[in-house]
Amino acid sequence: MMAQYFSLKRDHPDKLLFYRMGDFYELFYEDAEKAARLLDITLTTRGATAGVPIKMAGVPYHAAEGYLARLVKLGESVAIAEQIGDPALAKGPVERKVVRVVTPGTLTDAALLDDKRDNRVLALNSQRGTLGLGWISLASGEFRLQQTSIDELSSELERLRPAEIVLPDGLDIPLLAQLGIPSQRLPAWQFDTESSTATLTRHFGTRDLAGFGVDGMHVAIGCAGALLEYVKSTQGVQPSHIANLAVEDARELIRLDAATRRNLELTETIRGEPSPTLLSLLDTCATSMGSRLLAHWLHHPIRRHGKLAERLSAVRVLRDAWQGVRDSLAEVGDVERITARVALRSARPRDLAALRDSLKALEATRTLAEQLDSPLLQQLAGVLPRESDVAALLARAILPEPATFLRDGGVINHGYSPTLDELRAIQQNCGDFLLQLEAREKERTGISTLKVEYNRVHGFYIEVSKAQGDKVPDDYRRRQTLKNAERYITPELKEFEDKALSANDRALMLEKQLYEALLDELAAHIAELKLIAQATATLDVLATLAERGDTLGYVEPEFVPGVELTIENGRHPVVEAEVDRFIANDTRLGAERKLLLITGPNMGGKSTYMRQVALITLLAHIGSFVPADRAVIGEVDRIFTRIGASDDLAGGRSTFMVEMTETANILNNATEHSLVLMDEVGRGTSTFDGLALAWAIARALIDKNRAYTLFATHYFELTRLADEFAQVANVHLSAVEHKDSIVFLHHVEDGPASQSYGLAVAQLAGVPGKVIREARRHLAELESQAASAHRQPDLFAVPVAEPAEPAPHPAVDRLGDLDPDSLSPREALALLYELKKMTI
Ligand SMILES: Nc1ncnc2c1ncn2[C@@H]1O[C@H](COP(=O)(O)OP(=O)(O)OP(=O)(O)O)[C@@H](O)[C@H]1O
Repeated sequence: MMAQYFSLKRDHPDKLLFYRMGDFYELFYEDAEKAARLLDITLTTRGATAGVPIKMAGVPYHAAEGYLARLVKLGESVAIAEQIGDPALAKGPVERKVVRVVTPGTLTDAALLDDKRDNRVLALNSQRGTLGLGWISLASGEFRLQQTSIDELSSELERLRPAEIVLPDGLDIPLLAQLGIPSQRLPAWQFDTESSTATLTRHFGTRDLAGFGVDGMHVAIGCAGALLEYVKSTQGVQPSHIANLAVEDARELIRLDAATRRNLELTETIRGEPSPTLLSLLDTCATSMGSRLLAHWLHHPIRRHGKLAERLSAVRVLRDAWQGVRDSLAEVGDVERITARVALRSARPRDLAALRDSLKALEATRTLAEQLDSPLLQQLAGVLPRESDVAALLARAILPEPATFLRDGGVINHGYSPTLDELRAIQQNCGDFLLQLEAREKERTGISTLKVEYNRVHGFYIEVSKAQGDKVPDDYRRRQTLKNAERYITPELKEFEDKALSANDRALMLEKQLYEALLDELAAHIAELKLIAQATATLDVLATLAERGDTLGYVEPEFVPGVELTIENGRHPVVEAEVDRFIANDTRLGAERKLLLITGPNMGGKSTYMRQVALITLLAHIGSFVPADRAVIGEVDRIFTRIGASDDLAGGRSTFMVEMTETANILNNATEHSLVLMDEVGRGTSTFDGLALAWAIARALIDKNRAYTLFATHYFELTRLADEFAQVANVHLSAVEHKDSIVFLHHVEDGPASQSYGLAVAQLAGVPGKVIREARRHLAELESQAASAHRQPDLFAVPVAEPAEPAPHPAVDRLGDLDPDSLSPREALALLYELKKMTI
């Protein structure tokens, strides 16, 4: 047996091997130690090899799902080896085979998946600065690829949030190690474009990939092929529901970089919690398919106004009809994931019952949606089932409430198979027969307490109490002795038992066959079921947006061509839900007014104001109504944020370094259609450095990028930019100082803030009075010195000229100082590293 174990383990060295033995999955050696540690199960030993006891740990097979879920959550992959031979016929150990590999990214079992989140496995590769990506969501059948620049990696990971990453041996991407996403290395040749093309064409049954629009995407095709092979190798069956490969067209979407996705707290707070976020506020979806699609939409705002108009008109119509639509959707299960399990032949009886009930419920949804006057809703209604053949088939085939597991029987409906009905009738008649037998035997023996019963271990028996033992007739054979009773069998009962048990076994076997045949029949409907699932999810999200818009008092945004962003009485959707009274604020940006310099006290609401503008813009671009009285929005291509600095300690970057990296990204990529939020750039370094940088960055945004910019700052000197540039406007968050305290009004007003309230805010925060008094004294001194000296270093007093000659790079200085002859080889190598570092 151990030889068999080793041969299976050899093919899965980096996975835990669940080795089926009777009612348990056993793990051996290091696997056993690891599982014992991770799952807190007992580590024992069994037998020995070469005199050393074999470490072993096991989990009962009926509870395996829970253990698998925990292991996968911890990033482990598990290979499951089942007994496939018949133990009665086997000479040596019964034959076993790895039937499935469970990995974090290829889960499909309902029990192991988060029903509100897509579970994706992502393959990536990088060649000469080109990033290839391919991803599959096995639980839905989505299969996409994309090719872009390696600089987009962190944004793409933040957007796709894969549960597992597959990449070629030898590719070194430090970011992945920091993120801690479980990853799987495959031989690099699997990412080869040619062999991948062959894999893909074989799977899709096409001659080439021409129909998929993937021309020239060599790196991404390599990823897609490698990924498909990997996914297949984990499943043990053909994932026939992966029926299409689509290129994600980034030009259709508003691009959000990784920092923006995090800063705007779309689906996760900055601390990594699920609430309060934009998703947690909006997600009142009736189905988990809807919840997942809504999360997807929030990360994929679309640019095309035409498509947005379709969604918005559907939401508008649904404002009066969401209740009915959502009530009907409440009856609908996770059709998308059930369909995937049908395709992978792992659908459970209750999955099929849920599919049947869902399709039935969707007939009512269709009727409702058909009556709604919106082209998009009409189109969705057209996809929903009218009189579903699949529902009818399932209604005939599956019992109204089937058993959880097929192995227990009680799954196939009455009337579906005459043979099954007959076998069941035999079992049914058992009850009558046993009652008759009991009555007859009582009379024959005169034992009034005699009972005829059944248990799984001993089968049928007649139980007689010890006290009555002397009345037992000769033809009774003892089966089992208990403390106060004896159990017997008679020839008649034995004959009956054989018949009943064989009927039961045959019925179970037949149910299994019928179930498999039913899955075959359903396989023909997978494409149709996937479309139904998508339409249901879309309808659910649209109805949810209508409900949210209605409940939360949102208004329909208007889209216009060109450059404009006008918001009247805008609100921050999430903060609004958290505070007692939210102060709404206006925003006006356009070709003539492109940068708002926002000043005001700490805690005054600057960050909230900036984020609300971004969130309103984003909501409008998913087709949602927005928290404002009016919103007119022009063309937007990207949203950038540089908000709140966080140390990227794991990445070895200081707060200031993170800040400048993000700023560089903005300056290099923002266009006149980009929305840029800049919160206190420059505060991470010395005052003058910071001020100088902030000033130069603001100028570049106005002059070069010409992006829609909200620029919050504490540097009052910057407010003078408005004198220099007509496109700059000053606004401030108002506050009033009352005695020694400060009251924030959170209201945005024109003009710069009249003063800084730093000391008042510090006092509010509980900084000791003595410190505040000292700070006040020192401030007064500084101010009077500045006033008398008349020589306050003023960045704007002198026209800033380009430096005549760029200062030499520090690496050049370092080289100049160096005497090569005095260096040891080791020092020379260290210096080389140092120089390299200086150039990064
Ligand atoms: N418009 C508003 N209406 C009501 N409350 C608000 C509003 N804006 C902000 N607040 C409240 O004020 C708090 C502070 O806001 P915010 O973080 O935006 O201030 P800030 O000016 O960016 O501060 P800092 O400069 O310290 O980062 C928020 O958590 C919120 O509770």
